[in-house]
Order: sequence, then C-alpha cells, then structure tokens
Amino acid sequence: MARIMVGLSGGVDSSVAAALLQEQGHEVVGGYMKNWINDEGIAGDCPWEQDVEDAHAVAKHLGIEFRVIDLVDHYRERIVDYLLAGYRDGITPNPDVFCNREMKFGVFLDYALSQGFEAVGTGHYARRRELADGSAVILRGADPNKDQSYFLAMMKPEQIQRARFPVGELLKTQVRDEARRFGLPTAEKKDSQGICFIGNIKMNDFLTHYVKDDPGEIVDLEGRVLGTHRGLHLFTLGQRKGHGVASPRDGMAYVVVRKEPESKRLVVAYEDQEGSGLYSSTCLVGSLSWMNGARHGVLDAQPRYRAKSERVTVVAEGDRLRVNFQRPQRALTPGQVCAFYDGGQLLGGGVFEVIEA
Ligand SMILES: Nc1ncnc2c1ncn2[C@@H]1O[C@H](COP(=O)(O)OP(=O)(O)OP(=O)(O)O)[C@@H](O)[C@H]1O
Repeated sequence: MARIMVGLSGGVDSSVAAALLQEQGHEVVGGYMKNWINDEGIAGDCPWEQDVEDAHAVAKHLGIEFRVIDLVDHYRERIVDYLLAGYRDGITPNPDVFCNREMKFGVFLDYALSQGFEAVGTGHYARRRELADGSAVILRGADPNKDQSYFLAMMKPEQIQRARFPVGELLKTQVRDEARRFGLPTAEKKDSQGICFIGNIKMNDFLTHYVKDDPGEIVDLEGRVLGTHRGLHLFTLGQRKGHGVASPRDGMAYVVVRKEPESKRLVVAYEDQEGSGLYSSTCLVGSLSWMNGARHGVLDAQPRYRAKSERVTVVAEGDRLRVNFQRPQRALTPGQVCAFYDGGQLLGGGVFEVIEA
C-alpha cells in the first residue's frame, strides 16, 4: 500500500488508472496539471475547463481527494519555449516525449514527492517491471495498437522508479469495460488528441501565432520554382499535403524532402525520385538517455510514434550514436526522438541530430 498521486487528465485512461490503483489498495489522490490556458485566443478548442470538471467528477465518484496544480509557468519554460526554439532553429521538436520527462515525471512528480507521495500514476499504455536488483524497466503496452512507450523513451531511471502505469496491462477495449465496471463518468468520453496538453489546437495554428512568417520559394530537385510558402517551420519532412503545389503526375503528389534554411527554400520531390534524400539509413542521434545503462551493437529503433521498430546497428561516436538502419527509413527528421528497444523492452532514446545518406 502506497500513497500515489494519479495524473487525472479528465480522460478515460487516467480515470481507470486511478480506479485500479485504488482497488489494489493504494491511497490515491487525483492531480490535474494545469499546464496551458489559451489566454491568447489561438484558434481552436482548448477544453481544459471541461477536462478539469471531468477529472473532478471522477475523483468525486471514487471518493478521493482532487487537486488542480498550476504548472503554467513551468510548462511555458520547459515545453513551449523548447517547442518554439526548435521550430525557429529549423528542427521538428517532440513536445509529447519531453512532456513526460519534464512535466508529468518532472515537476508534477517533484510536487507529489514534496507532498509525501511515493509515486505518480498515469493512464499511459506501457508496462513497468521491477527487476531483481530493485531497478525498474518499461515494456511496450499490452495493446499493440495503443502502445505509448515511445513517448516515455527519454525518462530517467529515477523517474521510472516512481512511475505506475496500471492500464498498460490492458487492451483499450478492456479499459473501457473497466471504466463501465467502476461506473466512471468518463467511461464513454471520446479520446483526446492535440499537442501534448494544448487541447485541440492544431500545431500550425499554434506556430502561426508565435513564429513570424518567413516566406520563401518551393522548388523541385532541379531548383525550378513551383510556388511560395509562409515559413519553413510550417512544414515537416515527408509531408504530402498542405504545401499547395499540385503535381502534374497523376496520383503522385509532391513530398517535402528538404528544408534549406539559408535560402529559405522548401524542396519537394516525388516519393520514388532518385536523389531526393527522402529515404536514409544512417544518422547521428544525440541527447542520449538510457534507462538501464548505455547500449551498443544490434538493437531495435523506432523513429516516430506509430512507426514499426527496425533493426539497427549502433556505434558510439563521442557523446552521440551513429545509428545504421538495416532498411532505409522514410523522412528521418532532426529534432524527433529515436526510441531504442530490445524486443518489447524500452532501453532509452535520443534526438535525431544529423541525417546522412
Ligand atoms: N493535464 C493533465 N493532468 C494530469 N495528468 C495528465 C494530464 N494530461 C495527461 N496526463 C496523464 O498522462 C497520461 C497520458 O497522457 P495523454 O495525453 O497521452 O492522455 P490520454 O492517452 O488521452 O489519456 P486520458 O484518456 O487519461 O486523457 C494520462 O493518462 C494522464 O494520466
């Protein structure tokens, strides 16, 4: 029996996490992290008030204490500033991964520990296992369609030690069943989407609000000008839609293959075009974070959420890793997180810094 603070987001997964931990005999308190309030009127729906209400209703139903913890300043410092700096520097940051390390298992966990709690529970689809030596590791969630372990790749060992993921043992359908069994008011609530906790605001609306337009040309591989764009930060490598350049080839769209910050050019090519650089096998990964010691040799790597993990050979190069994928990967992107696995066990992660051939 432990005192556990559960991150109650107002969704069904964290509601079931709280109910399960309580059922297991723990003393549970619900905590809603107030990270972001849309006080600058960015277009889109930011339903945090509704979420707090739903989280509160769940706590009431379970008969547990509920707290709203104001982390708006921390969130701005640790997530929004990182996000905007990354886009200004021409990379594609990964706020969802850093939220877990910096917010949920960063300032929120610190708060919980300072209040006498032993652990933080969340509704992540990932499994945690304690090893014989007392350390803990993370495994992929039991539901292969919902597995969220990728988002936990940058967590530090001491954070994993304090984490609890009860719904990671279940399939999503079982989580809904459990929510009904507990009679939770969120049992039928739709799953949320959006940037981390920024509600349903679209990333491009968010960026348009904070980053000044910086227009340039859209060109093909031969340098022919096909159109103009409002700023390189509004595009992601591998993107097929939204660049506004119609392709003369039937059923074959132009894909964003390169950003050239000096000339502000956005380069597009066809998916199968030789020399586009869209597919690459070798890259350098930095800002490394390991859960149970550094690993080299043959591992599995997952280059983005929902991508399949792939066999890689990993060699240390200074404080970075040279990662060689056995099969070329589409649109590896600087700033995104590469998660390393050994089969179903998460080993850690790092950030793509240089994409080579
Ligand atoms: N604002 C928040 N306050 C407290 N905890 C949160 C908050 N946002 C997310 N979490 C915690 O992090 C977990 C994973 O977050 P994510 O945004 O992926 O939620 P989700 O998969 O939509 O889950 P849920 O159905 O619980 O909203 C949640 O289950 C919850 O425990």
